[in-house]
Amino acid sequence: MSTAAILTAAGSGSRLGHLLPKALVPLAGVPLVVHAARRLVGSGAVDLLVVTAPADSVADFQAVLDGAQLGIPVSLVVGGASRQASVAAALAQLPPEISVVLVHDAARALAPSSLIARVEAAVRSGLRAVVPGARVTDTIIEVAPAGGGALDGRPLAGSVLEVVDNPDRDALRIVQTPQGFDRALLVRAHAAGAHRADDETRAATDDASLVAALGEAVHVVTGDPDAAKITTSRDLRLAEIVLADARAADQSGVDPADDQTGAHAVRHLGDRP
Ligand SMILES: Nc1ccn([C@@H]2O[C@H](COP(=O)(O)OP(=O)(O)OP(=O)(O)O)[C@@H](O)[C@H]2O)c(=O)n1
Ligand SMILES: C[C@](O)(CO)[C@H](O)COP(=O)(O)O
Repeated sequence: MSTAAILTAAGSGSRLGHLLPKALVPLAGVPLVVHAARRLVGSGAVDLLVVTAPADSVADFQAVLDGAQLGIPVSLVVGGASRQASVAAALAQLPPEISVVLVHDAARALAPSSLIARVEAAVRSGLRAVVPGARVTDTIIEVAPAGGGALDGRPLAGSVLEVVDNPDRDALRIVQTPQGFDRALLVRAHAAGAHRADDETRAATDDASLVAALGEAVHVVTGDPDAAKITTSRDLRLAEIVLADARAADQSGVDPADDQTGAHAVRHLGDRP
């Protein structure tokens, strides 16, 4: 029984606006894809790594991953038109001995090894689909075009919205990666959703929603604020703080979650409702 991690890294990073594909953008001098790969290996839960890369950057990814000397087998797969298509392409390359699959975003480069191990252990315990969920700290509203799009018979500009629901935030979670699956279930979910994969506007935004669409249960383990997705240049600057904070904690031996001084507040604030 072996575990593979599919590390999605084939996106361009248009919202980050860097010259390099997002996964090759350095954070403290190290490409995001290498940060993510090191934490996957550091979890001790991953036997094989499959990285999706943009078609025109495969050689660059190969060089970066070779240089990282990860210590487990690593293969590269050309990504598809959407994240869903990229994961499907990687799934098709897995060897037969793999029974558990973690799907993780290079864009969540600082997701800690402890989170990765937690998700994998939950799948090994018999839960066939597992996602990390982080608590929501803001009040969330559901909106729709105001007045159904018209007021007193006059059409309203599309940007005029009204609140149609105030969901209970205790029942909400932000879905992170890695997401962990029994391999056969994930393959079945991707096969059923394959018709959506090549159209970015219709493709599933994560793998667990494909499993849920089959009517199968998806379980939730506690997420981690450090697993936040790096989407914009501001996220990248915040990730520098998170990384520096984690390194300081490693050196001091103080778990940031136990720190009463406030020095590590950025790590544990996101854990509270
Ligand atoms: N066709 C795609 C699109 C995205 N991804 C990966 O899926 C993860 C989540 O995607 P996102 O953060 O949205 O990255 P990008 O698509 O690169 O960002 P943008 O939408 O800003 O271009 C990323 O690790 C990205 O590399 C992928 O493997 N294949
Ligand atoms: C998979 C994911 O990271 C879970 O939150 C997210 O859905 C990816 O979304 P994106 O639009 O591809 O960034």
